Amino acid sequence: MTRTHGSPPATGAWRAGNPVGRRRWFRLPDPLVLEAGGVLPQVDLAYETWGELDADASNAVLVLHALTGDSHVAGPAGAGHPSPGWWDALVGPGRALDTDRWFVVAPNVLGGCQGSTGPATTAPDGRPWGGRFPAITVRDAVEAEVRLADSLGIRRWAAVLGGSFGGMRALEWAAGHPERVSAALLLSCCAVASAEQIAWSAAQIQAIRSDPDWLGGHYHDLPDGRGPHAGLGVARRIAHITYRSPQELEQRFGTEHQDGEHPWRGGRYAVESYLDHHADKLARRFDAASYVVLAQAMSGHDVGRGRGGARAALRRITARTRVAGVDSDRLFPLEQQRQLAEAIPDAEFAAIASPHGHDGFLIEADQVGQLVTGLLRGR
Ligand SMILES: CC(=O)SCCNC(=O)CCNC(=O)[C@H](O)C(C)(C)COP(=O)(O)OP(=O)(O)OC[C@H]1O[C@@H](n2cnc3c(N)ncnc32)[C@H](O)[C@@H]1OP(=O)(O)O
Ligand SMILES: N[C@@H](CCO)C(=O)O
Repeated sequence: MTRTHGSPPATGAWRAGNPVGRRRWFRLPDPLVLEAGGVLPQVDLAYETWGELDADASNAVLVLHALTGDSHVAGPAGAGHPSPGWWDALVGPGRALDTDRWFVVAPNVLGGCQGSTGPATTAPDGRPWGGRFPAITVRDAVEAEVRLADSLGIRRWAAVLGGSFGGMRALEWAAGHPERVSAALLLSCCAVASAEQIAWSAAQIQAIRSDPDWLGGHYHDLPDGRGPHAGLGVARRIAHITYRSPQELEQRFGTEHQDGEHPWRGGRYAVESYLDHHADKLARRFDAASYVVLAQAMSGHDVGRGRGGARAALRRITARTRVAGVDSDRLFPLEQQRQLAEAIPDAEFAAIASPHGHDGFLIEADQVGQLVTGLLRGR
């Protein structure tokens, strides 16, 4: 199976800050001290930008991706990107994030596998980090993004937007660095990971660790691209079920068999084939160890840690805030976003109507676009 760890080449033509299309890499000037203990001696963040930063750096918008997303928010597939941008409809001239007006910045998260430092990248001893990659938190990821903002000369974001894991980071920006965030759109996220969210992730992590090619996370230099791809596929199957609503799965697939197959004769249900497809797609483009590191970061999400609890942390937010979720989301139920909106001073709440469940924040671009437009209009 061909796989893309997506990291920048450790040697050769690549240099920090070298533009590759619109994608660039930023090397943090100092080691990153981590919340859970430990230090990452060298951190690179891959990021993409659209539009131009204005003279007083007041038009910058930060867009933060979900668990298996990346910096490629907009634009076609190609140049290292397996798919078109995941919010392509939202970014560009005349779109909600109008690039004639806004300077849009999207980093690949710390610990990720699409260009930023993560388990698949090379450690100081010249070998992949693999299973030695330290535990990171949502707060660590944001600290790395703070250094990126500093390097770009952005003292204050006009807006920070994100969904799911990206929403957790947007929230952490707003609560941890209130003086640097003018407006925030928090989509399909929560203040503190719930027991059920942790449980779903635990099952996914266990699926990866049960793969015989996991090897404690030390598989990146195995020959022929071997690795725990089957385990990652099982993790994606579990996750993908939670990303969609039961009603949608019922309506789309019901008890249908996959074309030409019969479950009694070794064949598959259509919904089974659909999950196989998503598992296979992810295993081809994502690194299993990154998945584990990032899923654990999501499970550890607690905006109130060390801040006197979630309510106290949310009261620190000064950004003009909109909180929204998807009405059919069973993973991050709407009630979590309602609670966030109630606890954040003057926050507005909105429900996105969609049959698609959690993935609705990626799919319902028109409704998300209206939320973005409304947020930026109040600038
Ligand atoms: C999209 C990327 O991979 S870019 C990287 C960044 N990505 C992200 O941040 C999000 C990751 N992606 C996702 O979460 C999801 O793929 C979404 C939300 C984008 C997809 O949403 P939707 O557009 O509703 O797609 P849906 O879940 O219906 O899946 C469609 C795919 O299932 C396939 N499919 C549908 N039915 C079946 C079936 N019975 N058997 C096999 N495959 C099936 C379709 O052929 C289609 O394949 P394709 O995506 O390779 O073209
Ligand atoms: N489908 C999204 C959902 C996670 O929130 C992803 O893969 O990142």
